[in-house]
Amino acid sequence: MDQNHPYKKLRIPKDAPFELRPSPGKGWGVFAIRPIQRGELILKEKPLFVVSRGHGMRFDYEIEKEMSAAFKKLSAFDKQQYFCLRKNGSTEKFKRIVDAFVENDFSIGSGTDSGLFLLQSRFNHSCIPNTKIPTQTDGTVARYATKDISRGEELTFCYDPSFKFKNRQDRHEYLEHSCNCIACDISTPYQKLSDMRRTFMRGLQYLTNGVDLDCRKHGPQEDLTTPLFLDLSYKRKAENFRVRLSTRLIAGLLTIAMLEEEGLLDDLMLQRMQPALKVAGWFKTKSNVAIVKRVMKQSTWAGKFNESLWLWNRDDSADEEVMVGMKAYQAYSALNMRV
Ligand SMILES: C[S@@+](CC[C@H](N)C(=O)[O-])C[C@H]1O[C@@H](n2cnc3c(N)ncnc32)[C@H](O)[C@@H]1O
Repeated sequence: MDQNHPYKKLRIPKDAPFELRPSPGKGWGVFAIRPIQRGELILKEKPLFVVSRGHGMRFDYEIEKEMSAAFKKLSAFDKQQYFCLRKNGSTEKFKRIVDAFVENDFSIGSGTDSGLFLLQSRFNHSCIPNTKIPTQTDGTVARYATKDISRGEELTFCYDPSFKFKNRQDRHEYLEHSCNCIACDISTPYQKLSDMRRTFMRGLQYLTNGVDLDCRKHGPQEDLTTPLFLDLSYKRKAENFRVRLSTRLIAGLLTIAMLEEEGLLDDLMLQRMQPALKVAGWFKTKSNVAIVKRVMKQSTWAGKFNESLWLWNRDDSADEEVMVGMKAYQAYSALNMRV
């Protein structure tokens, strides 16, 4: 019966390392048909058509009009492909063309355009995924393996990058469907540990950036309901950029070590964490520089973090310069965001 499902008619590249089939509890999903190596390109796809979202300034009816016009220009074959789309893999068709678009689009370019991707949108969500889509500038969406994947394993990705620093409850408030990955399955001790790690990492991000994930400072209410700091004096220091270099490096290394422990440290993640590592080159006090050298020589992230604890509570002669620089950078970024 699955052989007659409309998804079986979707055109898949000949050399693709995956197939589409039902994924219990999730509709249909994408599964590896051979071992896939970490870093391997899994699928590079062009959009069927693109609609401009114009910085979110456009009305829905304008987008709908543009979408219908783009759809009409498709070849008969592409229209047929589009009509294969089903509500979460069921046999139920979408009632309106625009609904299928909204459920299966990806933002592309600088984020102001949305493209309809027939295959990329078949991948289900996991909070501990095994694939990722780095930012593309050529209008396509390319997906890479972030882990070694075995034959038969489901290929997943995380629907929201901020999830890595959110606990289960916060993730599930956002998700419109369930998720049963090991970070969400409350029947395992792993889940509790995962929540602890992600909440801790969120606090470390606040300490480093002076703001929460949504770029806002927490008010007194959030300090009570979503406490990220036990000692609010640290929070105030973070918000005023009065955080020592030593604290910044320790926080960065601890975050990377915990991301690794959580199964989220891939090459792209490490690239994103580069600012935290850059800090290592900013120390000026001789004795600190010697410790940092030792830290960076350690072969594991946990080892680097352990060694960095020798820096705990130590001032550095570059502290003041860095604090002023960070404050100016934050003010500059905020100004640019407003423009
Ligand atoms: C873009 S589709 C993904 C492919 C979809 N499963 C299908 O059959 O076409 C997104 C939808 O898949 C389902 N889904 C994705 N990840 C899931 C998960 N981890 N658990 C349960 N449902 C999931 C949800 O219904 C979600 O709205």
